[in-house]
Amino acid sequence: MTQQRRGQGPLLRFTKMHGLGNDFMVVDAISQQFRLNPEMIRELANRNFGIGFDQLLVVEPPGLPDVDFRYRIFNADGSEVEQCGNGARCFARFVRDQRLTNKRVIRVQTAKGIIELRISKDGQVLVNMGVPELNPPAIPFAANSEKTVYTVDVEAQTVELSAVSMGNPHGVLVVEDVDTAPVSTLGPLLEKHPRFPARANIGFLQIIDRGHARLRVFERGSGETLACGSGACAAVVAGRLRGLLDERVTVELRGGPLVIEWQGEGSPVMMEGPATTVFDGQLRLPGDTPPRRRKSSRTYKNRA
Ligand SMILES: N[C@@H](CCC[C@H](N)C(=O)O)C(=O)O
Repeated sequence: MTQQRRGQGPLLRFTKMHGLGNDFMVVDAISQQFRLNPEMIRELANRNFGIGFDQLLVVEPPGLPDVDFRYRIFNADGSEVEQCGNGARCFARFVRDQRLTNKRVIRVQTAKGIIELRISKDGQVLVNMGVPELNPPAIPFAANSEKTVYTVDVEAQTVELSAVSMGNPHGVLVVEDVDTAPVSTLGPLLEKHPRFPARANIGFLQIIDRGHARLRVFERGSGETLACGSGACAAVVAGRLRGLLDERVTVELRGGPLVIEWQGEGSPVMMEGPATTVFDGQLRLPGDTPPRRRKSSRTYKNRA
């Protein structure tokens, strides 16, 4: 990895946050101007040479009426994505703590639509994650017709998985025990499987009883994380469609529990959980020489 020269560019204020150990660098792009490209994001995400995070969250002014903010999400590999459940809760807490709003119900524009965040008095955040998408081309997932369970050939084996979009693509496998599930081997193979043309987050779901489950997620663009909010929503949708779970489920992730509620097809998925601030910081970005343009690299520039 090439390390960028530091100490010449503008100072960037950021906040380090996490939702059940899924950690974020959160940046206010309303009151400061900066440029980040995928290579810089990868460097900042690096846990040894950078700040270290699973996702970068960027808070922008809204581009639509009746919306409070625009929310952009970048994985540790620099790719921009559509949805992040744990990030949405941290986003809500960040805009309140930074006094960017005093509302308790916040409407946020994401790359896949509008989500609503509700901050309760005890600091928990309730997120309306929207209606899950099960139609294969919209996920996107390659299949001739919509099914609850698909068989997928991966190397020498065949696995069964459900495919769900929560704004971002998920594959969900039901396993006996998450502790012994092949997360680190099957996870990366399925993340990049040709049947998921936009790659996917891969969840390994263990059913404890109809109201309790355990989950580990190998995230697209970040690897296994301690928790994945959209993954927990997708897992409950998959578990409900397979007739294994009730409407309200506590999902135990490696970093702690989330409560997920889904009334069934056509209804939005509700997610409730904590959002934690770790520290505020500032760093000097590399000098103002614009990053070398590469064919595949997109430059992030805020619109403020
Ligand atoms: N950690 C997130 C999901 C972040 C995006 C994901 N890796 C993707 O590429 O879709 C969550 O809490 O939902």
